[in-house]
Amino acid sequence: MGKILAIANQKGGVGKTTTSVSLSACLAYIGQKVLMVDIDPQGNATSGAGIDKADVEQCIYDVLVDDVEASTVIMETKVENLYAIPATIQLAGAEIELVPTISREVRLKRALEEVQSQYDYIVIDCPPSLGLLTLNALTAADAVLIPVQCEYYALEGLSQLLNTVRLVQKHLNHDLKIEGVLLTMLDARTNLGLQVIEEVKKYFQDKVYQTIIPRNVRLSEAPSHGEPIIIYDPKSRGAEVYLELAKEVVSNG
Ligand SMILES: Nc1ncnc2c1ncn2[C@@H]1O[C@H](COP(=O)(O)OP(=O)(O)OP(=O)(O)O)[C@@H](O)[C@H]1O
Ligand SMILES: [Mg+2]
Repeated sequence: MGKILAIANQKGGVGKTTTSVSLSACLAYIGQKVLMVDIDPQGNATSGAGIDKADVEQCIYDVLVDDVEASTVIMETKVENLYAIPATIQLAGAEIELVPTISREVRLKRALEEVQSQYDYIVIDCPPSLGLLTLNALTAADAVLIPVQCEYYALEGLSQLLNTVRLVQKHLNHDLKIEGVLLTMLDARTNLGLQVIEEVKKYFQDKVYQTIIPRNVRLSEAPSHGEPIIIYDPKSRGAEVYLELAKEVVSNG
């Protein structure tokens, strides 16, 4: 059974999508079969994986709201072994449309159960909120990976996220684990970045990944070329560190 990882943090711009796309592609690169699921109406992970939204006929919206089978919306990507369920702006309506429906928090879980055995990893890119879409991801997931940006106020909002994780554990998904906290966008030239690392490690201890993602301009360029970093510039520092992270994720089991 594939392991389902939700990449979540309700704070915007902390590196969720960059991590979802880069980690998924690097896991695929080292031989894992990966399904990346975009549940953010912004659809950034979809385009980051090289999928042109104009080519998307059905997306995760149809799965969540209209009970379309997940297997029929899965698309291939440029990366061997990497498949994706895309999101388009249509998904923006789901948060409200799902409210009056039965089992509204378990829709993604049910949909993924049908394809889970065909993949080694399923990586879900969450939107920057703790709404129904993120709840669906946390309910479907075996574990949550929390990207934390190495900047001032890094820990702000994390208690709210951890509280949501606890509520999901209590009511919707007893087995949900915190896979790890990933420090992102480190500028090692500043003391601030190093202070944040200390602070986050003090708080999360051994839950913090050894791999720390530095700021790397190639990582910020890759999405506009529709290529995950491992294809866009495999020799870049960005590709190296996400490859390290992929190996760390696999070795953590
Ligand atoms: N390690 C990095 N080095 C340089 N730029 C980065 C890095 N990680 C992310 N970025 C850039 O920072 C911005 C925010 O990253 P990203 O989109 O991954 O965050 P997010 O948490 O998914 O945002 P949102 O909350 O809007 O979904 C993007 O422009 C991205 O290209
Ligand atoms: Mg994002």
